[in-house]
Amino acid sequence: MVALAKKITKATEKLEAYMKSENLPLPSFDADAPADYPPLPADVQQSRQDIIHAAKELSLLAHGPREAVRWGIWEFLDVLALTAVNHYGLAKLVPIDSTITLAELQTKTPLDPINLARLVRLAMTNGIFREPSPGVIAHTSASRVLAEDENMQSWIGFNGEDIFPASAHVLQALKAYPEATSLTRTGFQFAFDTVDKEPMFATFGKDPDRARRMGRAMASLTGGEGYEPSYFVDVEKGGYDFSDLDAAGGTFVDVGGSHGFICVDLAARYRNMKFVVQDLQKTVDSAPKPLCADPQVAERITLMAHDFFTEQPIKGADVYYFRWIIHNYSTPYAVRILQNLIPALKPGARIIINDHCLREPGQENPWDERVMRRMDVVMLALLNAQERTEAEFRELFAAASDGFVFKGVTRAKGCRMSVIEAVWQPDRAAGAGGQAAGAAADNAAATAAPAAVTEEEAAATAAPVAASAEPKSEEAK
Ligand SMILES: C[S@@+](CC[C@H](N)C(=O)[O-])C[C@H]1O[C@@H](n2cnc3c(N)ncnc32)[C@H](O)[C@@H]1O
Repeated sequence: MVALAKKITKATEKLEAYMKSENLPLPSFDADAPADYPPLPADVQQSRQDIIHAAKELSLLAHGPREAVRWGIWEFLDVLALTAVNHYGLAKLVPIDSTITLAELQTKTPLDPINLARLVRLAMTNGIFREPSPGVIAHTSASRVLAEDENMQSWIGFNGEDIFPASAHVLQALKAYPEATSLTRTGFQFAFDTVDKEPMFATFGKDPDRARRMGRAMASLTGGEGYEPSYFVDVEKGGYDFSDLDAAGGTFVDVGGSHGFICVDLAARYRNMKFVVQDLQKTVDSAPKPLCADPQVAERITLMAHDFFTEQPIKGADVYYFRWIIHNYSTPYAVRILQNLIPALKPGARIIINDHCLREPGQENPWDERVMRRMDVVMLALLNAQERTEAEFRELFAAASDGFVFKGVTRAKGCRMSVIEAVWQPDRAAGAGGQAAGAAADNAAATAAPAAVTEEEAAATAAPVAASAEPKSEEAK
């Protein structure tokens, strides 16, 4: 424990020394403290990570195993309190620079005094609000974020009111359908009484407020540390180098690309390449026109409606790119998406997946490991989908067709997302010589048969997703 405490001291001294040397405000619970760290040099960022991890370990040791487990399970009550604070908009009702009594706050909400007080006071144990004198509430730096950051409000709402109930029903779903591949038999459907009726996206498609909340929540997530598009676009940050394709005036297809913000960034950097952004009709219809102000960029990007559960219509492109797509699907669906490319692929075409790629346990820095493992379980709760390891991506491509030659996984430093790449070599596909698609279909029949994707399911998955994607795209503007 002392070793951990020393590690924390050393790392904290380094972090503070850096902040002071740069004249940056020090972290604090005060309402006017900064909500975020600025980008830090790698070694200082490492110190910050060390503090987080060592402090957690020290806390667990100080609790002792039995007490840590006993009370660890109660974290869902913290989620409940935060969800309630967010749901009733309490943070927006507390003045930023002064205080409010609980009695007055109560007059502004439908909550009765007892429930208001107990939920707020539980939230306080996690640094959300403070009570400078009995019955008087003031902001902390965290509650101020809840008051001012709309995407964060959506993030809390989506997590607390959609993912939390879905998670609570995962065991029920697993007991009933242990294979856990169907989009209509997840914890989400058990929570919201839609088992075998519709996938989550269809439910959201019927409820624009809920869809918008999810879209904004995604914007909050992907606007956070480690997910910036620049990690893919900027070669200087370890991004993918498309210089060869640019020189040849190649074509890049962003499948499920929303409103094309990745292509806009790429087209600004590469001035010869052409881009096609594919998404569902509804998303295409809601895209800004033109996609961006620079005509040289906008005129090289075509937005088109395409359902990736049908055959790829852009033949002979150089790259087919999937960002935050494949992790939304269990293997039978993901195999189907890859196979739908095959009739369009020319030899040497690259398939690039931009998703999390799980490393062996303990290989990740502990913060990222926790985020990714949690995300993996979120995918289970909502979609029976999953984050994948390198081996699982390799198997996914192999299940789709032998013609996909797996190239490996790369990841820019500081980024949580990986670039997973395969190249199409039709001569490697079983029954090559114009038979690639057929061979792939046979291959898939063998691998995906146990949990085949029905047309009905695929259709139900597809159409309404656009609604949920729109707000995300709006944020991306
Ligand atoms: C999680 S978002 C990812 C968007 C974008 N690639 C990104 O990186 O932010 C999933 C996207 O897939 C689109 N989508 C869902 N089902 C689809 C389908 N069957 N065909 C085409 N696009 C689909 C959604 O509309 C949405 O834009």
